[in-house]
Amino acid sequence: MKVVKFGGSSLADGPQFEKVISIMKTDPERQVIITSAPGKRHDGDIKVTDLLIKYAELTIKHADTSDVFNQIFSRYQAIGDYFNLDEDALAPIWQALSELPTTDYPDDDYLLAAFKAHGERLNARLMATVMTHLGLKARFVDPKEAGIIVSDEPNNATVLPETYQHLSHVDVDDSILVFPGFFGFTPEGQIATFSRGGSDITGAIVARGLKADLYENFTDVDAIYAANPKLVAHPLAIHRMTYREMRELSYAGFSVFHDEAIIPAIQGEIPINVKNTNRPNLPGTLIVPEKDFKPAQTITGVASSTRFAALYLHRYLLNKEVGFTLKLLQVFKKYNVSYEHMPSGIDDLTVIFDKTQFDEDTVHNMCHDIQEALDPDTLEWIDDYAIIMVVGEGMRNQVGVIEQIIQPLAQHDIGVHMINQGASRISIMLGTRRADAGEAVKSIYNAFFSSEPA
Ligand SMILES: Nc1ncnc2c1ncn2[C@@H]1O[C@H](COP(=O)(O)OP(=O)(O)O)[C@@H](O)[C@H]1O
Ligand SMILES: N[C@@H](CC(=O)OP(=O)(O)O)C(=O)O
Repeated sequence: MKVVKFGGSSLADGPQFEKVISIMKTDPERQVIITSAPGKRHDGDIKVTDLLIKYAELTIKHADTSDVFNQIFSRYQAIGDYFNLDEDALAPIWQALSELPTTDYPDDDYLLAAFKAHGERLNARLMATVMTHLGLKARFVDPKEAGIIVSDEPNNATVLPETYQHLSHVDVDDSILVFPGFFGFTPEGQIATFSRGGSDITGAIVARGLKADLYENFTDVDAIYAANPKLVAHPLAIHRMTYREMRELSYAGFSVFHDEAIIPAIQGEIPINVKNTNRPNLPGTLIVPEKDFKPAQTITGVASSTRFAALYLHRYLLNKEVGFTLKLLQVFKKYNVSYEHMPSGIDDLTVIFDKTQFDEDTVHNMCHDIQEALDPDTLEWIDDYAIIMVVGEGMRNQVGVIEQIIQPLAQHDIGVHMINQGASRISIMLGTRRADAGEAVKSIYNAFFSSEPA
């Protein structure tokens, strides 16, 4: 049995719905579909999730929501019209959208989560309705009914383990089961969403819970490429890669697949096949356990992300001071921030953060507390920070890889602030200025792929 997730670009309008239904029909093993909310139909379009965020914000401000309400409803209506659904079929969508502002929520964060989740919830309902209208046996499955239970972090939830027990009781009969992606319910019964792009996570959870043989993830590119196609023209497609390669690359910028979605797939040992909705006969990229993989080349991919910031601390004899890092971590705890990496030297330490968790005041106050608690000679907050991640199972047993990475950067006059190699030795992380990130990816990509076969 296959669990099949379609991204927002694959469900953006009626013609895309038609392609998706045809993909589901061509393989009887495709028994479960996970839907995203309608995405962008063209450059400059707005995703329904972003419209719902606006709807939530206007509701919180008690401002007029009629324009945005109509924009959202018209996205679903256009899909219904494409399949000649009658008005009654769209009425539940209109009603659910209308009821969002008058429902009770514990606070505004939960309000936002519930609004956002309806992008996928209503799209899954619509998909089940369209499939039934076309004569297929299909059934909408709400995460509440299926028992997808998540932590009580309304807009950044993680799945709780009891979910898998609940999913094992879902009856996979001869109907196509249509699950909405992106959200679950807290133990208290509130809607909470995963982080943005999180429908991939639902797909992986459902694939693990239902013990699928394959998790197919359909998007708008032919494969996962060795570099982001927006940075490198015509990059090579990756035919096969490991879970941990994918996790590192998606963490560092390959937005095509959510990094947290790898974890349920690893736990259930379910291979993932990323494919193109617009060219479904192409093989796409297969993501597999390490035991099923033999590296054919040194690196598999190179990614970059600009969502980071760094804190640089310098003080002589840091290496001799007991408790320095402990004091630092206590300040982080006080401000409820997590850190990503902490490379250090004898007299200095850099801490790299995901900066999406900060506002300006937190940065200011936290740095002030660190200065007081640790009295460093230098304390510098580096907002202009990007991470470049070079990843490949093939790097493990090779010497000279670092030189091959650094040389093209030096040739392009790109300064490297930090180098960090994970213990698994399948990735090397570099810190650069944000403006250099794109050029760094291009030059590393060219150094490895212009001479190596795909
Ligand atoms: N290395 C990569 N390979 C393929 N696509 C990538 C890569 N890095 C970033 N992307 C981007 O990811 C996009 C697909 O992800 P996303 O927009 O989340 O799709 P969906 O709407 O299907 O969820 C592609 O259109 C591409 O621009
Ligand atoms: N619709 C949600 C979740 C998601 O996964 O979307 P997409 O499949 O379009 O990346 C978002 O925009 O974040």
